[in-house]
Amino acid sequence: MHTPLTEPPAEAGADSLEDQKAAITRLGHELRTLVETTVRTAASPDTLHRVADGVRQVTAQLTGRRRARAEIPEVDGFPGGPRMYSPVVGAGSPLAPPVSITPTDDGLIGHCTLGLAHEGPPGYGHGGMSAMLLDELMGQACTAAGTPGMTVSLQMRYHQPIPLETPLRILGRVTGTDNRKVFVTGTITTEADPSTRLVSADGVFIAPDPDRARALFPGLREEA
Ligand SMILES: CCCCCCCCCCCC(=O)SCCNC(=O)CCNC(=O)[C@H](O)C(C)(C)COP(=O)(O)OP(=O)(O)OC[C@H]1O[C@@H](n2cnc3c(N)ncnc32)[C@H](O)[C@@H]1OP(=O)(O)O
Repeated sequence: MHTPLTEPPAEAGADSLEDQKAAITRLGHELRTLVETTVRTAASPDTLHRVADGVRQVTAQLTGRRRARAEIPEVDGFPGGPRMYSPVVGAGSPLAPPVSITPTDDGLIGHCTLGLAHEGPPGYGHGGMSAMLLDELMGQACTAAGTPGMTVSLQMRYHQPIPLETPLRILGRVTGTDNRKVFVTGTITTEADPSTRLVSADGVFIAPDPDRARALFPGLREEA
């Protein structure tokens, strides 16, 4: 890509952060493949034991410093930046579908496909997964609207089961605010039929006051 001469020099460490994100993303992808393969396999007990031994050896290779409980990873921005290990959007999380998010005129739209690892009823998504997808999209819609908040209420409505292995569309939209309260709606549909709601939700999110936010999130950077 052409780099204009006027572009400021990259910040120190930016390249290594990008390398770190790329490696995290790659490992996340491989782990998700392992998780999905694990829940689908009909391998024999001998094979499962052998694989379990191998996985234990692989896990032991992740040595060195471990992230503390409330530490915000260097590769993340919070609130409003990337969350590499989020169980919903994190490219590095084996738990995440992961959801990719783009802004719309009045909210956010998320895209993902659930696998058998996210199954509830046979062939369909777990209801808790739907709540997690909507909670995240609706929470991020608050942040995108300039009022980051935490969920205090999430009213779910399950209209039809969510098919697995089918591209999904998740919408999150702020409908109003009242002081620190933010009112948000969300829906899940398939990409193929965005007019048929499979799951919908209404939520209330609350922006903690700054002192409370600092107490809850000691790793929060001052500029955030
Ligand atoms: C830095 C940003 C990070 C943003 C972080 C973004 C991450 C997104 C992640 C996805 C979303 C999540 O999973 S979030 C994780 C799940 N949620 C949580 O763990 C939240 C747990 N709840 C809490 O910690 C607390 O409730 C807080 C901090 C959110 C708010 O406490 P508070 O600041 O003391 O607020 P409080 O005075 O009680 O209430 C403020 C107003 O809201 C009203 N209110 C309280 N509860 C409700 C309710 N269920 N439904 C309606 N209204 C309610 C009160 O009546 C009051 O109205 P009035 O008297 O003013 O009229």
